[in-house]
Amino acid sequence: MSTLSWERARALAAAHARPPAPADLPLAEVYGCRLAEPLRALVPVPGADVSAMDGYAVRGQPPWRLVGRVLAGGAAYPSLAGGEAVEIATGAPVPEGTAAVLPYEAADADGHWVKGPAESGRHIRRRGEDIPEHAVVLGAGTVVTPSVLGLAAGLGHDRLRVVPKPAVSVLVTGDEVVFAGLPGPGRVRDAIGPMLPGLVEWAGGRLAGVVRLPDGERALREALAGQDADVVVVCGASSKGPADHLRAVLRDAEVLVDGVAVRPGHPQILARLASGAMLAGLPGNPFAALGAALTLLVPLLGRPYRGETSALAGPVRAHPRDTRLVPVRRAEKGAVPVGHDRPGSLWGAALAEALAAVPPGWCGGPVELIELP
Ligand SMILES: Nc1nc2c(c(=O)[nH]1)N[C@H]1C(S)=C(S)[C@@H](COP(=O)(O)OP(=O)(O)OC[C@H]3O[C@@H](n4cnc5c(N)ncnc54)[C@H](O)[C@@H]3O)O[C@H]1N2
Ligand code: MOO
Repeated sequence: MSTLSWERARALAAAHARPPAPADLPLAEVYGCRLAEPLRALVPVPGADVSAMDGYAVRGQPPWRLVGRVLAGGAAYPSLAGGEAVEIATGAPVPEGTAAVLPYEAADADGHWVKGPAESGRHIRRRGEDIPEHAVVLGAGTVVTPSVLGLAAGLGHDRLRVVPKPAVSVLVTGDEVVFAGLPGPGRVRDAIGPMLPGLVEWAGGRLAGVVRLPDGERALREALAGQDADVVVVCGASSKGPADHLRAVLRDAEVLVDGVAVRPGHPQILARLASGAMLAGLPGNPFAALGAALTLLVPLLGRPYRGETSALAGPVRAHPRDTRLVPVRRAEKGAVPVGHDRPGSLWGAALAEALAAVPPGWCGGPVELIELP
């Protein structure tokens, strides 16, 4: 299979984004998902005629005789006769017959009698006045934001029918990779595993787990067979060295991308496994892994690209055949390269706001800026 252009590889990954089937999930698990059906009000808001102020519910003409007290969540006071008042808390149901609520600030009260200017209907929130029962409040496809979660809970929902985020499993390979502390001689600290959870969430996925693997075809094959995620990410093992076993393990898979004309990150792989799950193989060099993740994994998880373009303000060496991903910061005169962009180091990416995608042979003009998580 020949090396694909960076644009083609990215478009192919986007075309293989497969949102999981809709599911009913608890509110605590649906933040960031899309609603699979319209959201309806199971109850009206407010649920009854309630007081909008702390004060006195009154009926008839002042002075009113104080006959009781009603708190939100406490026992309701059944009904008021003309000339009566009850002390009432915000949110408590008003007794039947209440004409108005007189806030404490406007009331002249001595513990037995209440006087003050009560305007008919004032400070009473009527049942269903904010949201009528059965109202459709949001359409299918709405992204579940914190406000949507609060709204849904207020309307009586414990679960929502949503399009779940694709589950992503990460396999980090390499005998030389260590996962804590200082790497000793011949060792390297894992810099990709810690980068992926945030990137996966940002792209629209849900991290299902990170598995650490030694080099070896068998270990990789067994680990892959044990995954039931929608998307599996394999870090390292994507090149052609003696310890790079990913290709051998993908013999039964449909390999869609094997190598992309991009620097860094050219040894990247996209495949559909026999199980139907998608696999993204990222190179072991950390900045190359980030470039590959932005090319294949992010579109695969459904995050659309914004298509922002910018002039480049600073020296950039285009590659004759490959797209070059250059860490940049935005400035008035254009995107300024921040340097420190070797494939083995995330320094430049950590300083940057975006990656400029500099096309092969580029010799001026605006370039696309790829968002960084
Ligand atoms: N003969 C060829 N050799 C290489 C090619 C090539 O085209 N032909 N491409 C080079 C490029 S470019 C890259 S990038 C790497 C990709 O290699 P792999 O994906 O097989 O990864 P490894 O060989 O395991 O590791 C490469 C490099 O990255 C370090 N590494 C690995 N995992 C991690 C990790 N989780 N965190 C931090 N660093 C990691 C590893 O120690 C190596 O230094 O292949 C080139 N070779
Ligand atoms: O392109 Mo490799 O992907 O240089 O590090």
